[in-house]
Amino acid sequence: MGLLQFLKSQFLCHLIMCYVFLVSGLIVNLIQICTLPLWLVSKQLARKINIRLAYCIASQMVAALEWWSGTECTLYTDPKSYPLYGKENAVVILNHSFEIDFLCGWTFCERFGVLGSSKVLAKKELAYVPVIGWMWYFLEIVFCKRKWEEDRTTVAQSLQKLRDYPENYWKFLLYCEGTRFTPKKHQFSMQVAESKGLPKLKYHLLPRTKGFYVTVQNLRGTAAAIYDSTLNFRNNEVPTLLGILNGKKYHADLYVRRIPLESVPEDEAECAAWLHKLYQEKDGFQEQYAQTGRFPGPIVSPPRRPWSLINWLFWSCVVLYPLGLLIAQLLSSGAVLTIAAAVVVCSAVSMGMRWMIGQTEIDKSSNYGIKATALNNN
Ligand SMILES: CC/C=C\C/C=C\C/C=C\C/C=C\C/C=C\C/C=C\CCC(=O)SCCNC(=O)CCNC(=O)[C@H](O)C(C)(C)COP(=O)(O)OP(=O)(O)OC[C@H]1O[C@@H](n2cnc3c(N)ncnc32)[C@H](O)[C@@H]1OP(=O)(O)O
Ligand SMILES: CCCCCCCCCCCCCCCC(=O)OC[C@@H](O)COP(=O)(O)O
Repeated sequence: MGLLQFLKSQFLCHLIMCYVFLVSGLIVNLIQICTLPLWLVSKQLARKINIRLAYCIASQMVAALEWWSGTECTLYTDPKSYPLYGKENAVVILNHSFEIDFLCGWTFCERFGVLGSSKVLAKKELAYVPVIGWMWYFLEIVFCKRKWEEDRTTVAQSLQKLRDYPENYWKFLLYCEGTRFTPKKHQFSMQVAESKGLPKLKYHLLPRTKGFYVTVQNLRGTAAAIYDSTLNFRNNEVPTLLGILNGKKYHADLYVRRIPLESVPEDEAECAAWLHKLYQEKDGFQEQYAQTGRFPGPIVSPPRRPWSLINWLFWSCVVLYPLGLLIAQLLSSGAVLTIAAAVVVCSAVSMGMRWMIGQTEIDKSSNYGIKATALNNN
């Protein structure tokens, strides 16, 4: 292990990175709150400012992936579609099997210049995660409770609001599986597939079709295309956010197919059947990846950009300088009680950050997709 790799694996480095993320994130959240009155005067200006503020937070995690861990991201796609990425609004459909799949999604958004404005249909619980969840509130992220009776109106209303979103084309990410892949959830969801007479999937959970239908219906005329995206990692790696913090390098492969939105049927049942067929195709792509180690189509990889790193260095300077002064003052004062209080604050911060990282861990995944089916079966 080289010196750099050794340093990257040290807890102190992780503590510093988490401190920078947390403190700069809270500063950004505070500035976001200050933009509230602006929404009354100029909604579009408030949105533009919030896009850039969100970039300050999200790009730190992207920098950790691209620059700290050196993870490589390869894109397989049709070269004719490639020039359109980042230049049109699109609904992205992604498999939900990896703890850092959202981060790889963010990385591609960063490379196409739409990170700050990227959107997602997220479970409501994530709205309460400090920094990220609070930032999402100002980005008009669409939240769902995964209870259709409650979501049917709120999701549609939130999507309608996105129709006049200004510049900086957005990508709206939809994990149609609704939850992360686990063998148990897969088993349950395949029982549902069987009961509906649908072919079984090997690498995906059965997609939930209602959110997809409502998204397509509400974004017709605003989003130009569906980006059907299938993600996997080389050498059967199981990537984690802690691995990224430890400086572990992964290699992500993403296969993107651009499908014009008009080709999605308008009728609800046909739209659901279309999505099921799409997932059967995605399953085929994963099978090909398992067999050959690659997705179909040529590789057209966008390079990483320096902005995420520059942003990270900027915020590090902003928040580490006062911390350095404070620590120096504390040590020189020699006040045992104050030093003890600082140690307690540090421990609380690291526990808080560990909880946030825990949100990405599949081991701590919700029961969604197990409970509902179990109840249906009773
Ligand atoms: C060029 C660039 C390309 C690519 C870049 C890639 C990506 C980047 C883009 C953007 C990045 C932006 C942000 C990313 C950052 C962070 C994101 C991180 C995480 C957030 C993600 C989440 O939170 S995922 C969880 C929330 N999202 C969803 O759930 C979406 C999918 N769900 C739905 O659509 C649902 O329909 C619903 C939520 C709207 C409602 O759910 P509900 O459960 O109430 O109803 P359903 O109708 O879905 O369910 C009932 C029907 O389902 C059947 N059933 C029952 N059990 C199961 C089961 N186990 N599996 C499958 N189906 C089941 C049941 O029988 C019912 O069937 P019906 O026939 O009656 O419909
Ligand atoms: C510089 C880096 C510093 C590290 C900072 C760590 C901050 C952690 C931010 C937490 C972001 C949370 C995003 C989690 C996304 C996610 O993957 O959610 C899961 C849901 O889809 C499905 O949930 P489930 O039903 O439980 O599978």
